Formats: sequence, C-alpha cells, structure tokens
Amino acid sequence: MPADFDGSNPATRWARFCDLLWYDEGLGLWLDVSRMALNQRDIEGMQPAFAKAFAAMAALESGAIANPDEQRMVGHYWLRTPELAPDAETAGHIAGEIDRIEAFGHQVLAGGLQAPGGGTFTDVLWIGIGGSGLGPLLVIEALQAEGQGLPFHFIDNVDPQGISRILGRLDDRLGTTLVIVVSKSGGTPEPRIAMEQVRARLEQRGGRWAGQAVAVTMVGSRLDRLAEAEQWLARFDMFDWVGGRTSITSAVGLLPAALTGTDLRAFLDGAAAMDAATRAAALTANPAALLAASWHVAGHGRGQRDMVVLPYRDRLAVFSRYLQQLVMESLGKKLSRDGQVVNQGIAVYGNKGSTDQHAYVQQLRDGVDNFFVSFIEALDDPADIPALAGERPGDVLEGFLQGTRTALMESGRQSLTITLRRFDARSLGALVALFERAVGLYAELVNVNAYDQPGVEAGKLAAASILDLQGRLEGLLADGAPRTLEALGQELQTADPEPLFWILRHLSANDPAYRVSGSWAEPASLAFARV
Ligand SMILES: O=P(O)(O)OC[C@H]1O[C@](O)(CO)[C@@H](O)[C@@H]1O
Repeated sequence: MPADFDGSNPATRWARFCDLLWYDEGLGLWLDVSRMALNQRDIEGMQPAFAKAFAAMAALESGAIANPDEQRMVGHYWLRTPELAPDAETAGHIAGEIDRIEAFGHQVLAGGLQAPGGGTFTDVLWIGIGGSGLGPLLVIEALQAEGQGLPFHFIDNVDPQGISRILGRLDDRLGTTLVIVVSKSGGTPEPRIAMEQVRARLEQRGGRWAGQAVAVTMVGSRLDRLAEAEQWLARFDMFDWVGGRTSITSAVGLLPAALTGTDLRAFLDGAAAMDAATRAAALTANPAALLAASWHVAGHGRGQRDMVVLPYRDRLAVFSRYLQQLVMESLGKKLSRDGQVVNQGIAVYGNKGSTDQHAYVQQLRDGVDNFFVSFIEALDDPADIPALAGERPGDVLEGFLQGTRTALMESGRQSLTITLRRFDARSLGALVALFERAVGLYAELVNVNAYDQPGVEAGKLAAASILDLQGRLEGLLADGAPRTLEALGQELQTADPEPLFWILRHLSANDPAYRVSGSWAEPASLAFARV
C-alpha cells in the first residue's frame, strides 16, 4: 500500500516510489507516479469507476459504437493487432495495407518507382493538418536516421508565407518530389487549398502531378475520388473507424516510416505490446490507468492542472504538440455523454528538457501551482558522444532531470516520469499507445466522448461564413464607389461591421486597387473603394 504523497520524508518517499513504480521488462519502460497526489484512498475510491472504464475499453476494442455522435466504431487498436478487428475482412484489409505501405516504401527508396520525368524521387512533401500532419511529423522527427531515406517537408497550414517557403525550398526539385496529400475526410479546406498551390507550382516547373501524387484518405472521399479519377501514383486507406489524432499507426504514420527506412513493424509491435499491457484490469497493474488516475486526482477530475510535457530527448520535442491534439481534442468537451454541461479537458504544453529549465520552469517551481509535469527520458546515450573533461552530456542531462524533479517536489509541485530503456521505433510505438489508452480511460472517468470534435465545427462554419461575406463584399465594391463600413453593413444586411473591417484591412494590405480614406485608428471614419 503506497504511503500518502508527501515530499518531505525521504523514507516515505522511497517506500512510495517502490510501491507505485510500474515496470515492464519486454517494453523496457518504467512509469513512476509517486510524485503525483495519488493516494491509497484515491486508488480504492476509483476502483468502481475504473472497473467500468476497463469494461468500456474492452467493448470499444471489440467493435462497439464508441463514438455515438458520429455512429462510428473506434478501432485504432486493431491497426497494430489486426486479428482483434471485428471481422476477418477488416483484419485482412489492415494487414494488406501495412504490406502495401512497406512495399511502396521499398520501391520508392530502391528506385523501382521513379519520378515521371525519370530519376529517383529526391524529396517528400507531406500535406495534411491536425492528426494528418502531427503524427507524421513526430515519426520523422523522432525516428528518421540522419541521411536515411527521403528528406521530408511539411505543409500543415494554409499560411501563404509557409507554403511559399516550402515551395521555394523545393523549387527545382519539385519534379522529383513525391507529394503525399493526407486528409481522412478528404474535404478539409486547408490541405485542399495547399494541394492546389503545390500542384500549380509543380506543373509550372514541368512536374507531372498524377505521377507524383499520393492520397491517404477514406475510400470514397472527395480526395479519394479525385485521386482515382486522375490515377495518382498511389492511394492508401484511412479507415472510417480511425480518428485523425489516433491515426499514427495507420498509413498516416507508417508511410513516413516506410519512406525513411524506419522499422515500421517495430513501431507497430511496440504499440501492440503496450496495448496488451494496458488491458490489465487492475488500476495499479495498468500504466495507462495509473496515468489517468494521476491526472484525475491532480486536476480534481476537472482539468484544474495542466499537463506540462518535458521529454529529455531532442527528438521528442514535437511530442508535446502531438499530445496536445490527442489529449485536448479528445477530452476538451462542453457536454458529457449524458448531455450535461461539463466543460472538461486538460491543457497540454511543453517542449523539452533541460532546455525549458532555462525558460518557463522558473514559473513551474515558484509560480502558480496549476500543472503537473510529465517527464520522459530514455537511458540509451549514443556512443559517439564521450565524456570530455569529465563531463558526459548524457549524465548531465539525467542530472538536470532529477534536479528539476526534486526542485519541483520541494515546492510541492506534482510530476510523473516515464523512462524508456532505449529510444527507438518500438518504444515510440509504446509511448503513443500508452497515452492513447490513458486518454480513453480518463474520458470514461469524466464521462465524455473522446472520439468526436464538435467544437472544431463551430470555427469551420464561422470561417465559411466569413469567406462568403468577403465574396459578397468584393462584389459590392466592384462598382468603384467608396463606402463606409456602416454603409457596407447596411447594403450587405449585416448588423456587425467588425468582420467587414477585418476583411477590408486584409484585402487592402494585399491589393493596391483598394483605396482607403479615414483613420485606421478610428474604424468608423474609414471608407473603402476598389478602383
Ligand atoms: O484528416 P482530415 O479529415 O483533413 O482532418 C484533419 C484534422 O481536422 C480535425 O478533423 C479537426 O477539424 C482533426 O480531428 C483532424 O485530425
């Protein structure tokens, strides 16, 4: 039985550490939650809720409609253990896609599949947003060995400057760039618009789009239909029952692995092994349950403490962004599954240690106590970085981690630590699967649907109505007559002149045909004309 959380007594601390430490030899992974406020009373009190959560996860894995809003099954666990899928056809399809991805990677890297103008592909340009961009970025940043496979470039936004920068970087290599367009729904505006920009530039530079383009999307989506009609180089399936934020073990994460010569089977194997470990139906024997319980106690089941992710490994710097989507899009919900307003969620941020010690860790130690830290470390230091003048970088890094952990404890701040024996494709798969399951369990504890994202729709709809308003506004100003915002509002029958101000400020910054009179500091004085 673990002693209660109390940083002041080394003997109690040690006993608590030993009692709560979770370790799995096969996974080579330790989880220490002894410095979270998770006490025996909490563990006992949460047993019934966890019994229900474990049952819900078992039902989800066996194909229940776990996402009722979208009437969808939730099957990311099947991606690494296809035989778990509810029917043999689905299992065969998953396994077949993995084989195809692997073969495609080999063909591209070995030059069996060439750019349309001849020669091997030189680069990959990946276009996708949210889960269609973050998982691949994590795979590349975390796992691509220096100089191995193709260099990757990402467009994960519709920022024209960002698109311009990437196109400028690729420029004369556009004809030998493999362009992978990723959108589960196949209709998300940002990647679609970015794709059109890339396509236009690539064709200007003599490339042949269909021979260089690959689609990753749901069968039958708008993107899939386009890729099929134009006979793109390849199409890979993004299954209906996999959400963007849990798609890293689908083609979304496997294709980047295949195109960089990374061991995608090891990645899947690590995730499968962690899935097996996190099926344990006992709170203290299950690392994902230990995480979920610790988060719950720390934030009083209301998300009142933020999750600060501090990996002590540069290659994992992007992991906090990855977790940000996984945790916040899954748990950040207004309504419970019973329709009650709950405004749930856990805020996630972070970068990497020890770098952040010289940035925001000051506040963590001394400022507002509204967080818990998730330290992540790997024990394997590369052999080519030796001790110099008695200083070995790996030892210093470990010392800084322990130092920060201690300093936080001394000021009563909570932290947990995940330690990987080795950092590789297998352990990254395990790490991802650990958090996926913890998020699923936590969602059960707070009774929210972890698999929908209704809040995102509000912003998408509002953006669409702004673009519609802009179209009507431009139509009105085409006659060349100057108008104030108030007059424009009246003619366009909108009671709110503010969006008109924003649209015209942007238009006039980019199009010299727009003439502006009045003062920008006094929006009501402004008049606009298109001459
Ligand atoms: O892959 P898609 O369908 O383009 O969606 C991209 C992202 O947009 C969201 O649907 C939110 O709008 C995320 O859940 C998803 O990862």
